[in-house]
Amino acid sequence: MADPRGGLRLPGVPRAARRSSTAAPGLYYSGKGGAVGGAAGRYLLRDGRTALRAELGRFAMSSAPPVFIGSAEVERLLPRASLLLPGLEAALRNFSAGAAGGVEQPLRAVVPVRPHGGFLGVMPAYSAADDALTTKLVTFYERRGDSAAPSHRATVLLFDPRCGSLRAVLDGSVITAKRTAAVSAIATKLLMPRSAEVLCILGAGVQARSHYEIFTELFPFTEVRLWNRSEQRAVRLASSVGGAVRVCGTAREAVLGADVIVTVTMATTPILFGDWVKPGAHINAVGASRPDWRELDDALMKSSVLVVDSREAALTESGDVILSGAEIFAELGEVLKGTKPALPEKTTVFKSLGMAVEDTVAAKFVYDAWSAGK
Ligand SMILES: NC(=O)C1=CN([C@@H]2O[C@H](COP(=O)(O)OP(=O)(O)OC[C@H]3O[C@@H](n4cnc5c(N)ncnc54)[C@H](O)[C@@H]3O)[C@@H](O)[C@H]2O)C=CC1
Ligand SMILES: O=C([O-])C1=[NH+]CCC1
Repeated sequence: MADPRGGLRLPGVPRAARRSSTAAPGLYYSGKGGAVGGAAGRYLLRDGRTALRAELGRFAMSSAPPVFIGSAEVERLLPRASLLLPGLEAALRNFSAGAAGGVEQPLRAVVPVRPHGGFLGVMPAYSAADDALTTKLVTFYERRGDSAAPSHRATVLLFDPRCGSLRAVLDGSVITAKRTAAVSAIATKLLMPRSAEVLCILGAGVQARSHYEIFTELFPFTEVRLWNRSEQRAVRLASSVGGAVRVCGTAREAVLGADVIVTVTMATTPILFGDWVKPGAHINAVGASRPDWRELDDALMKSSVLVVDSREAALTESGDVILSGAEIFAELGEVLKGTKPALPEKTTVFKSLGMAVEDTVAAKFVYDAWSAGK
């Protein structure tokens, strides 16, 4: 039910109870703070906080309805991707630590929707360090009936890890955009050349924007170049970001001499070639998440130090890795832990496929901020 204050009106918990992760029946709250009162308020006065907590705790473990946190609210609670950096760094380390790291994350299941050129990905994860349990459902479509429609749509379900009840349904598109860019920024911090001045982004969609935002927030690039298959879209993005961006007519022009390159396209054949890349540059290869899709050519894959988010995923899902036969040097978590060196003086490729635990960290961040009434 729509709430005039902008959230969803659901039978659930008072604000005070939400702060302590508990809930009471028969009350209403808005998507953003909002109403407190009704029976629980009276109950609190009559029987005190301890009794309320015990009662609400029992209810929360059983039947409290989930809260819905939409994209505008996620954006408000997670205004900058950089807020995720500490949580994501820890999660990447824990993932690469194996069983000791406490991350349970099976390979994502991807269901092709062949007649429509689409895919549905199911991405569950539990992080013991965060005590958070989520699954993301993400669709991505090569062909779009309506070309203005987003190619990716996602929803994250967040569960109470103590009993498995569903606590929240969150918009996953903003989460996906921000956590992906934040992970690329982590890789870049470790792998880029010592003095990196020129940033090049190939692609001009959702990920291009989120990467532009965090990269220009964190790193002192003196020049940002942008190329997109359709130049019009690149011009639109460049004029909307509020900083100086040079739109290039060809990918080659954008890449020549760049220190850091981000590939964020829906390409299925290479758009970035080893011949063009400055020795020592760092590349974040974010697109091409199917075993027969490419963004980078064989020459670049084979001549670079290859770091991946997950070895298992890279060897199953990444056309750039599988079809080039390039050897994987490390997982990003291993570089973060220091069990593998970063080698910033070499040409490096970070092949990102996206991991469920990244969504877990981001969804918990958003849910905790919401619960705290921020
Ligand atoms: N590694 C990760 O964690 C994640 C990776 N992705 C991937 O990142 C890429 C970008 O995603 P979004 O920005 O959300 O998509 P988007 O649809 O918003 O933007 C895609 C861009 O690629 C361009 N493009 C489309 N087809 C192309 C082609 N054949 N050759 C060259 N350019 C082409 C479009 O003009 C557009 O500018 C996709 O491949 C997506 O699957 C997305 C989310 C997470
Ligand atoms: O991690 C993710 O959400 C995705 N990776 C590729 C498509 C969506």
